[in-house]
Amino acid sequence: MSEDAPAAPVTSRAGASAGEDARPGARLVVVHPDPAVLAEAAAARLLTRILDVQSVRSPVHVVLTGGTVGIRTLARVAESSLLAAVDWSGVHLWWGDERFLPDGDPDRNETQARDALVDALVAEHGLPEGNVHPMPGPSAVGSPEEGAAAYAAELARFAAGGTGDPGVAADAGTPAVPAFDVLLLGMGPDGHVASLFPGHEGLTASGATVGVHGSPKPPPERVSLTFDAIRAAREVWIVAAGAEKAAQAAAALGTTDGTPGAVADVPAAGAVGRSRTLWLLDTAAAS
Ligand SMILES: O=C(O)[C@H](O)[C@@H](O)[C@H](O)[C@H](O)COP(=O)(O)O
Repeated sequence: MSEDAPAAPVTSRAGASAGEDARPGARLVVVHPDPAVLAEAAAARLLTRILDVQSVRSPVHVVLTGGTVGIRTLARVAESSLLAAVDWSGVHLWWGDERFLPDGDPDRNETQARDALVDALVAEHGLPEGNVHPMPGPSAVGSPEEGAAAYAAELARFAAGGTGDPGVAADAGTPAVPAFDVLLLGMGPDGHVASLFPGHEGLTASGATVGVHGSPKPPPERVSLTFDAIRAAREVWIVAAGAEKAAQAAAALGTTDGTPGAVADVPAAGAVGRSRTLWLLDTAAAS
């Protein structure tokens, strides 16, 4: 694909190539020339992935991310003519993390995603509002922990057993979550993904979700999926742009998948999908 040039497949497991899709934990890197092309290509890739999945099963579960590239990707999805090819009534949207702020706050990841894409999908493309699963904030619950518990319960309603999903066998210890088809993550300059920050307790939290306090990225209170929930996804896609991300991207990609010590320093090292892990970078982040 010309959009992928200069694609540089990189994997922590010997022998994998960009075309392989079934090697658990294989991490592949695709480099795009700049953040605009990165967002456009990630949007096209996401729509194509949803269409591919819909040809073999339904519903499709997609996890959205906050952050600059993540929201820019959603805005590019909203502009695509492929929008009309998707059966949005069979798509569920989740979030990987949320800033613990009131409903409608412009800094909520939900608000930004709704503005960029989700509201239009509901209004014009048949996405049922009931298929939109935002993480609760202070408008609904009293603390990040309560929000995390409520979201874990919502995830459990759609867990693999409940949706008859035979494609992905749960490991012992996998929390009750859907087998997410695509889980999007941004990455911070410190290597955080979702709201799992270096050295924070949330890195080792069990269960599907965790309440976060003292986030170095404002606001300090958040709700996040845990690594166990992230790693239940079929595909994890990390989207990152900018030279300030390069060191942590290199550090994460230089580790063996999920090495505990590495995850403590570079949480992105632990973000691995069951079937595939894609790192979608711009040239600066890949430098
Ligand atoms: O709530 C958030 O802020 C996020 O979900 C967070 O994990 C984000 O994705 C990264 O910090 C990357 O954000 P940028 O792309 O803006 O650097």
